[in-house]
This record gives sequence, C-alpha cells and structure tokens, in this order.
Amino acid sequence: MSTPQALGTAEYDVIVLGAGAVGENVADRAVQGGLTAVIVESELVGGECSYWACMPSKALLRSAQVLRAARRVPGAAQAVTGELDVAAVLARRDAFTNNWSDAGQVAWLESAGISLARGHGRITGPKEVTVTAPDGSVTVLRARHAVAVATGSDAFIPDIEGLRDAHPWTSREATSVKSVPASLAIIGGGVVAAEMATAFTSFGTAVTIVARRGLLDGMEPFAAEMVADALRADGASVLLETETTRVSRTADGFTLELGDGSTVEAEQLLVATGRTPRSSDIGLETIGLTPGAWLDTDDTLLVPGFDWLYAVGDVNHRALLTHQGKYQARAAGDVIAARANHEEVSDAPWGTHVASADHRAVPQVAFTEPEVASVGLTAAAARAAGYDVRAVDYEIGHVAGASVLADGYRGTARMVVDEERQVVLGVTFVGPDVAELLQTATLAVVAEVPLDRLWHAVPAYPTVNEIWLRLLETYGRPVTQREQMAA
Ligand SMILES: Cc1cc2nc3c(=O)[nH]c(=O)nc-3n(C[C@H](O)[C@H](O)[C@H](O)COP(=O)(O)OP(=O)(O)OC[C@H]3O[C@@H](n4cnc5c(N)ncnc54)[C@H](O)[C@@H]3O)c2cc1C
Ligand SMILES: NC(=O)c1ccc[n+]([C@@H]2O[C@H](COP(=O)([O-])OP(=O)(O)OC[C@H]3O[C@@H](n4cnc5c(N)ncnc54)[C@H](O)[C@@H]3O)[C@@H](O)[C@H]2O)c1
Repeated sequence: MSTPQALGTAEYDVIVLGAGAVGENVADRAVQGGLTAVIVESELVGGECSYWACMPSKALLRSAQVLRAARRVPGAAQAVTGELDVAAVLARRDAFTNNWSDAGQVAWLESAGISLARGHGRITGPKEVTVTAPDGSVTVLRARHAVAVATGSDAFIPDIEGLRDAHPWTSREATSVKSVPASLAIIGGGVVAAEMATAFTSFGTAVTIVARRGLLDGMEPFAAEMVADALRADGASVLLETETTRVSRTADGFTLELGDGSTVEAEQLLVATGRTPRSSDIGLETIGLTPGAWLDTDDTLLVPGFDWLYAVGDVNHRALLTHQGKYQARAAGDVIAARANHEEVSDAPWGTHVASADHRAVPQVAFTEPEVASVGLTAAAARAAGYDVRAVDYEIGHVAGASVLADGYRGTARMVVDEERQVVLGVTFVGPDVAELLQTATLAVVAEVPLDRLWHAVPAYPTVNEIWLRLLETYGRPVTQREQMAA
C-alpha cells in the first residue's frame, strides 16, 4: 500500500459514500433541505445504472424491439427488409454511457451544490469517512449529522468449480461489449440473464441459458413461460432446473459441465446469478458491523443501533432497482435534513420520510421479448402472505388497442385481488410494449383504489389500457359500499 501523501480534513453536514443514482439523490435532497453534502466516489459518478446496467442494457435491447414491432405491422413490415445493424446498436449504447465519461454527472453535482471527493472511502469511526484519492492523498471527512452508505452491489460469482478462474463476463462486460461473440452461455435465470439472452440473440449470437431453477423466478409463472418460448423461437437454448457443476476454459472459449453429465461449449460465458453488497472494504468493522454484509435499515433507511448511519439503494437489499433506490434516497435525504433541522419526522407507513412501497408495491419491467411488467404481489406471494386472493387473467391480444398495435399480438395480464378489501395487490402484464402500462397498475396498488371505484377509471378506446376494463369485467362488478349499506 502506498504511503499517504497528505492528510486533509473537511467537515460537512452529510457524507454520502457512493455516487450512483441513489447516492446522488440522497445528497441532492439533503442539500435542498438546507444542509451541506459531500459525495465520495471511487469510479464514475452516476454508478452502475448509467454505465454498466440499466441504461446500456436497455440501449442494447431497444433497436431489436423496434424492428420486431415494425415487422408485426403490415405496411411497415415491407419497409424493413434489412437486418439489425449491430455496430449501430453498440454505437447508440456508447452514446448512452457518454463513452463511460462522467463529466456530465460531475457538472450536475456542481450545479446541485454537492461537493465531490474522488477516491475510495472507508468509515474510520463514528461520523467519519477517510478518502484515499487515486494519487494516494488522504482526506478525513467528518459529518455533523449523517453518513449515508450508497455503495451499491457487485455481481455475485457462485462457488462453481473452475468458474472464478475462468474469468467469465459479468453484467459489466456484457453491457459494455465491443464485439459480439458467436456463442454465449449464461449461468443464471434472473432478469440479467433473460435480458442479455434477448439482446444477444437479436445480435445473432447463439445463446444458451443454464438456470439451476426456473426463468424469472419470483414473477408470475406465465411470464417465464412466454419469455422462454420466445427465446427458444428465436434460436436460443433455455435449460431450466439445470445445475452447472464445473467450468473450464478452452482454446475456443468455455466448457460448462452440467448436472446431467452433458456439456455446453460457448465462445463467451456470462455469470448472472445475482448481486453481492459492496460493503467488504468500507470500514464497517470500525463501527461494530460486519464487512461484506447487506446493511439492514428501518423504513427511514437508518441502520438500527445508530442515529447517524443510513444505508440506501442496493446495499440495503430492500429492492435492487434504480427507481426504488432513488425513492429510498428521497426519503433518506429528506429525513436526514428533517432530523438535523429538528423538524417533525413523518415515519408512519406511507409518510414523507419512509420507503413503505419497498415492502408490497415495487414495480419492475424486464425488457425481454415479450416484456414483463409487474408491480406488487404475485398470486403465489399474496397467498403466502395470508391474503384471501383471487387472481383474474385476461389475454391482452383480445383488447382492440392491442390488435391495432400489432397483428397477432400475444400477451397475458393478471390482476391479483385482496378479496377481503376488494383492492388490487399486484398486477403483471406480459406482452410486447407493456412497459408503459405499468404505472396505472402501480397507482392502483399504492393508492389501494377499491375495485368499485376503479370501474370509473375509463380507459381510452382503442388503447391497450382497455386491459383494465377487461380484467374488471372478468372479475365482476363489485357491490359498492353505499349499495352494501342500503341493502
Ligand atoms: C445488467 C443490469 C441491468 C439493470 N437494469 C435495471 C433497470 O433496467 N432498471 C432498474 O431499475 N434497475 C436495473 N438494474 C439495477 C440497478 O442497476 C441498481 O439497482 C442500481 O444501480 C443501484 O444503485 P446504487 O446507487 O445503489 O448503486 P451503484 O449504482 O452501484 O452505485 C454505487 C456507487 O458507489 C461507488 N462506491 C462503492 N464503494 C465505494 C467506496 N468505498 N468509496 C467510494 N465509492 C464507492 C461505486 O463506484 C458506485 O459508483 C440493473 C442491474 C444490472 C446489473
Ligand atoms: N430491468 C430491470 O429492472 C433489471 C434488469 C437487470 C437487473 N435488474 C436487477 O439487478 C439485480 C441482479 O439481477 P440478476 O439477474 O443477476 O439477479 P436475480 O436475483 O434476478 O437472479 C439470479 C439468478 O441466479 C440464480 N442463482 C443464484 N445463485 C446461483 C448459484 N449459486 N448457481 C446458479 N445459479 C444461481 C438464481 O436462481 C436466479 O435465476 C436484480 O435484483 C434485478 O432486479 C433489474
């Protein structure tokens, strides 16, 4: 280790460790609440989502989605006779990541009045973070009020023989790919695996998914079936309930040995088996916490046992999604300011300073073919949670708006209802272009709009939103409270 070159000190109201989308929002809200804030970043300001996750992966997926949409509509289909221009897709992805430059985000930090300390930060005591800059200089930062850990997560590499030594791709290499491989094996069956399989299949790569359980576990089962069917129809091989027992590197790429004794050969290998917290080297041991662990929090994102330590975003493992992390960040930044300013804290469920939606109302879109857009509880999760559940399904292709959108539209929607209160607990849409339907479902779940009132939210004709009308009609018109009282 190099000798520290200089030792500076600085004091701020709030120190945010990690300048991903989440850390940026914690700092921004704290500054808007009248506090001073410094953010510590060892890589690129903007974090995983901007450079190696959400944005580049969606850029890799979008062009093929547009092409598929055009091919489903006669008139347009005849106009698109060429193949996907993969080089142009990669160039568009590069533009989305600003060629992995964070200059724009640094300018935003400045405009928002947030100080930036470049370097690796470690907690070195209560309300203290020591930053080692790339040039070896050391600065000790002290916080008057709070330290917020927003260090995110890394790809988890499972303990499969030979895997680590084979140096497989993680999501970082897959999303920043410069030239596409002829064949790609993917270990894992989650959202990263499904999205990257969709993208690389569209590039002409021969993809093999090896998932030790199902595809998209945790979502409604029909979503996994439709995505697996579409991948197979596009030429991918989808092996479910299949263990990978050993991985080795060959002259041409990789060999995967599977639980049934068969093998898979591929030029490249992507491991997409979940995430591990970036908390092993941030000084947690100096304050009595366990390095490498996810950081538990209460609903104000405060770590139990501390009145100054917050954990926000992926690192707290509440919901590993950018939008949920930013939602937590707004609550955390605001509550840090409220506590510092001795203002009232609103920490009852659904209050200003809590991230209540993390528990039962998380929206997510898997940008696969077909897309999977879901919010709240699946039927199985709702039953497991003890609700009296009725699940209502409807084919989206039977809705007039969907038939206009694409010939032969195939999609399914499920609404999960709490029969006791007659409110929506969860919704899943699977089909082309369903992502933009999701916010209506999120509103219904979060606001707990009674079904008899939802009947009055009339979807415009002919849009795919008419799926709501069909789901409600299939459920049957509930008796309104007023009618119940009159009876
Ligand atoms: C391939 C892929 C696609 C995804 N797509 C989506 C999507 O479409 N939609 C969605 O909502 N979510 C998506 N996600 C999840 C999303 O990327 C994460 O939930 C999100 O990036 C978490 O943000 P964060 O700020 O908590 O962490 P990060 O974005 O990881 O930011 C943490 C920052 O902290 C810095 N840091 C860590 N330790 C230190 C330290 N000791 N000192 C200084 N700096 C430090 C890191 O360098 C990093 O910049 C995707 C994830 C993957 C892997
Ligand atoms: N569009 C989106 O919103 C989006 C896109 C990509 C990623 N993400 C988020 O990023 C996070 C990471 O995604 P992910 O797909 O890596 O994780 P995931 O948790 O969604 O899926 C992990 C997969 O790895 C498998 N797995 C776990 N341990 C394994 C082992 N030891 N051996 C073999 N297989 C194993 C699991 O069975 C599962 O199929 C998720 O939380 C996800 O929500 C979101």
